[in-house]
Parts: sequence; C-alpha cells; structure tokens
Amino acid sequence: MIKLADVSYVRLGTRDLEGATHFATEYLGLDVAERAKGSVYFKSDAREHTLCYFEGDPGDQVVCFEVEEQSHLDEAAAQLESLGHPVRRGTASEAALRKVHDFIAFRDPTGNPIELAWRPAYSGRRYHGARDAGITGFSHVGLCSSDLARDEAFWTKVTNAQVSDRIGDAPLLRIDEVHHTIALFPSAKPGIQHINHQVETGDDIMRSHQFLKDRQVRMVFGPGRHPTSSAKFLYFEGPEGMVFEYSSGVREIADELLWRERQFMFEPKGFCKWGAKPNITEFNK
Ligand SMILES: O=C(O)c1cccc(O)c1O
Ligand SMILES: [Fe+2]
Repeated sequence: MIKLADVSYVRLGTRDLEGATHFATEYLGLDVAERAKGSVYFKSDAREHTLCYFEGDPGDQVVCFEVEEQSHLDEAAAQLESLGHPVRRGTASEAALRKVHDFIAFRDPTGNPIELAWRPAYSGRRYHGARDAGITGFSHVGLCSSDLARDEAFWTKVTNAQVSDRIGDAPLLRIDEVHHTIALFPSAKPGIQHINHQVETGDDIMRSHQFLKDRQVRMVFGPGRHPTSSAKFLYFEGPEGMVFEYSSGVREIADELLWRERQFMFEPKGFCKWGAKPNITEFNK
C-alpha cells in the first residue's frame, strides 16, 4: 500500500505563460515563487511551490503527492509495475525542476499523469498573495475518471486513500484527517477536473465572488455550500478552461472509527445545500 502523505503540487501546461501568470497572481491570488525559463512557480502556503505553469500543451496536467520515505518510491514503483502501470523514475534534473529530491511518475487507470515525490521543498519565505484572497493553502484536486468504480478501487486499494462520501458514484477520498484530498468525477477524457485552494473564511469566498465577477472572470458554480465537506465554495474558470475552487471550512474527520461514508445524490442538491447549480460538465448528468 502506497502511503500518500499530502498533495504536493500541480503542473499545468499553457500556451500563454504570461496570461496564466497574470491569472494566478492578480485573480487567483497566488504568489510568484520563481520565474524560470519557460515556467513560473507559484506559492500558496508554506511550501516552496504548489503550482507550476509551464510553456506547453494545456492537456499536460500532472498532480503530485508527497511520500514520507525514499524507500516508498521503490515500493510504489514495484507495486504499480506489477499492476501493469509503467513507472518512470524522475531524473535528477527533472527532480530539480520540481523542487523535490526524488520522484516517480505513472498514470492512474484513467490515464491521469501522477507523480509521487520525496522531500518536496518547503520555503522559509511566507506566502502572501498579490491580492488578498485569504488563501490558506493548496488543498485538493478533482481528477477525471472514465470508470469511477475502477478508479475508486485503484486509489483505495493501491494507496491509503479512503472514501469519505460519495456523490452518485463519485468518491471524495481522504488521505489524512481532511475530508478529501482527491475527488473523482466522471469524464470521457483524462485530466485535472478542478484545483482547490482553501480560504480563511466565508467572507473571503464572497469577496472573491464580487472581485472576480467585476473583472469578468467566468463563474461556474456558487457561491454555495457543500453538504459533503460542509465547506462554503466558489468555482470559476482559469486559463485554458481549468476550473479553480476556493473553499472554506472543510470538514476534518478526527475519529475515523466513528465516521461512516455517506451517499449523496448526483444532482445539484448533492453538490450544494444553498441551491446553486453547477455549470461544470463533470458535475452534471
Ligand atoms: O468539498 C466538497 O465536499 C466537494 C463536493 C463536491 C465537489 C467538490 O469539488 C468538493 O470540494
Ligand atoms: Fe472540490
């Protein structure tokens, strides 16, 4: 079993690095950690970076999870290979680009590129966004799934992920006390379905709603409140159609033994208890 310690970063290809950087700083509220040749790194919390935009195909979208021991990479590689997932060891220069000591790369059963990294860099410099969006950190990803039951089985059997709740057959998966760090949503094609940052309060959600709306950023869902995690949320569209979510007040599952996964309807009311309707393909039947 592969123990995922945390979600570490996402890497997104873009045809317009300047435009993506403008969005990430001025709208999303991230902080530039480093500008390199052909890529820009962004900070959202104590880590050196949690998002990297690089010049390339916008279809190139990678999510990385941290592991606790270097030996876990070898164990994970052996297990994944035995299950028929080809694994690639990152080179030293690729690891340097990711600001990690060592990593492996593979694809989940849907074909989503996944990395596992050992010793991702933390930063001595405090995160402070260019705009005060109230971000407290990068928290979870939605992943596209072409077969929810198969992919739920992959994540829960091969890694330490556990189902916290389901919306229809879409599982919200936790790897620690946070209600979910990975969520799977139905989709014909692979990719990152959404990227979540936590913000401090419900006021931050509403302030961002006004701020982004005033600047013609496309709102796709909310403001609303998830019945599952109980978080207040807002979803909006970023560069090349990527959906970004802010949420505040995500549930923590302190006592796993007392928690039983719950079933919600794959309908707007399963996604929002305030009555908002998602304008997001993967959240609609
Ligand atoms: O926070 C949640 O519970 C949640 C539910 C549905 C979809 C999401 O993106 C979520 O973050
Ligand atoms: Fe989410």
